[in-house]
Amino acid sequence: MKERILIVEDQFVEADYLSLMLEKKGYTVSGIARSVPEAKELIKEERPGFVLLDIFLKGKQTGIDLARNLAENNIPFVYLSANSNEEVLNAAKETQPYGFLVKPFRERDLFVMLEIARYRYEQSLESRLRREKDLKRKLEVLSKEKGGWKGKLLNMAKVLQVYLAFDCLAIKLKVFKEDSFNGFAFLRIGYDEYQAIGLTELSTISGMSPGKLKDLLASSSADETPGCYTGDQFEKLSVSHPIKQLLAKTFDFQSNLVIPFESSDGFSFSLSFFRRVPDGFNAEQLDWFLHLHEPLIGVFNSIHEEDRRVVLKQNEPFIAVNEMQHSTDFGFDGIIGTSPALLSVMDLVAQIAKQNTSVLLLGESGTGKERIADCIHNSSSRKGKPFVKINCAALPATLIESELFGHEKGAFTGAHEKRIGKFEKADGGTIFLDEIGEMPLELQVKLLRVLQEKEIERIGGKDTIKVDVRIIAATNRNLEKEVAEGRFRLDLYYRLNVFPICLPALRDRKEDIPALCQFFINVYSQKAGLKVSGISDKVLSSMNSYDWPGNIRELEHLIERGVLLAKGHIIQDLPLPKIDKKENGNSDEVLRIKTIQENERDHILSVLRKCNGRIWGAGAAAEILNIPPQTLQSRMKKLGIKKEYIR
Ligand SMILES: Nc1ncnc2c1ncn2[C@@H]1O[C@H](COP(=O)(O)OP(=O)(O)OP(=O)(O)O)[C@@H](O)[C@H]1O
Repeated sequence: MKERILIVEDQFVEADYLSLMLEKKGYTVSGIARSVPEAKELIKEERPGFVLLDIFLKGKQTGIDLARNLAENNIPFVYLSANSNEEVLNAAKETQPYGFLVKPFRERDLFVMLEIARYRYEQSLESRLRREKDLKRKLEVLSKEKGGWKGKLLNMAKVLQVYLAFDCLAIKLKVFKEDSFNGFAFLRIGYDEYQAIGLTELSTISGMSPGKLKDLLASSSADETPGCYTGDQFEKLSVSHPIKQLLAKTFDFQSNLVIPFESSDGFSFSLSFFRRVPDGFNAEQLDWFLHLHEPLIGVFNSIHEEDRRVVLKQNEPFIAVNEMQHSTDFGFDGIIGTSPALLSVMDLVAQIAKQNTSVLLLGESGTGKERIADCIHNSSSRKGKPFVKINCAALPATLIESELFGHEKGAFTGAHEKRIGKFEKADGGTIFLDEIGEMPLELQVKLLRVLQEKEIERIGGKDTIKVDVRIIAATNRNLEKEVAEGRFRLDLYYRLNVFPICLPALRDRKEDIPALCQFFINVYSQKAGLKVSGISDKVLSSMNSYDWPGNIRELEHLIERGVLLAKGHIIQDLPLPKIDKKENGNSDEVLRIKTIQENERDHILSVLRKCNGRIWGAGAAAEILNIPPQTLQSRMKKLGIKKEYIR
């Protein structure tokens, strides 16, 4: 059955035309509203299944204001808007619409968009229910587990992390009504690692004496009502809550989600989640957590009363970091870093890996998209089945179709044999479509069909072939811009964008640079049989002020070179590519990075210098570069490297 649709549009002609189009296709139009108050009235009278929402309306309030209300009421909506300025479009995007139609649009665009919006809505509902059931089950298992309260609460934090990303979970407890609350926190320090923050730790980290901290705790009101505090609201809350203010200042927290619980015997506790971003939580998450009342109380009730009393007596740190378990069933091997930006990515991967949903990986070149695609496949039930990668940018447009879907013998000139395409090869497993933004428009339609109908057709073939393939796509392009400029199909974009994961640029997670350096030093020094084991502080600090346009790949190559050229155990010198800061018309900084050839020339020259110009033999340049000596000689000729430059 088709949904009842509410049209919120202030232009009479457009609204009537829309209504006609929808009814012709069998939809029921539940009403037309010209302003936000009118829309709210109509929604109250009869809840629509979908809302088509213009941004600029009659009156002061805009469609974006109404969207927030719709999201809270879980009513899906699609924006209809003429091109607006970027600020408005960004604000609209933040309300997480199920679709966006740019006016003027064709009838066909409207219905495709409605289909996609419905699909996305169903997916999100289904996944919400599935996730809720999943979490309830895990919490129930946890409450039945034997063992002390330490492990139990830590495991609870780990279980919750997958469903609600947080940087810190503060837990407050009291056994009887007349007791005062006692609290501690789990601070996240790695994907699966937490540091327990008790009174002593907080005192050490914040520099405040334990006595003063106790006073602060006593003067802070208990979290008695559930709430979601973001941005300014969090700042206001902190003012009346000195202990939160201290936590915020010490750990840079900027948002807070609070859920208090009380069990019938007077035992009460509250969970207070913190994040380092101002918009870390939303009302939907709060609502979701309130559904988990029972199983969460179950976990706390399963802590023995004796144990509860022990908990409350603690003033000392009661969980030593080295007691923590580091178990994870996720294949994050070789993914280095513990920055909050990377941990958020890992959380999303952990959430989605086990589902069959398509994933869209976004991020600059070299940020690790392919690595993350590997992790998703290896942590899914498709592990052990084929994982087929295809780079859409590396193939000529004429070949991609046959690469993806295969061809029959004689399908075109040169098709001497039947060929199985990548989709068929990936049956039962995962296909990774790298650089999806480069896919030619005409092929995008075919890809959409595979996604919708889960079947392919070989070129020149008559039959359709069913395939069961999970799709992971990646791009370093701004797909929305590609859509706006007509190079990428809107319907395919919405179909792929069901679960986007955005990989942070290295410049936005510089705290991971030391660990990444160490990791690559170990890899390359082992590979080259060298004893390089570290990097000097001076080099690290110059790396910190560099912008890393090539991200982790660039860092990896630099370290490889640094290891080969190191004069001792420590890399003391690592010239970073020169970046000329020039003024352009907009006074933006323009980066000039060395070309690949310039880098290659530098690299070969420095290896040759290290070997005193020796090309042949053990420990000579060709061996270090891992290429045949003849190839090295021809590269030197091509790059204009002469013997006299070497010494
Ligand atoms: N977190 C990480 N820890 C360690 N190595 C990483 C990490 N992320 C990426 N790498 C390494 O950095 C290099 C680049 O990663 P990858 O090829 O996955 O990037 P990409 O985003 O897919 O790049 P492109 O868009 O150019 O295809 C690879 O050698 C990869 O192994």
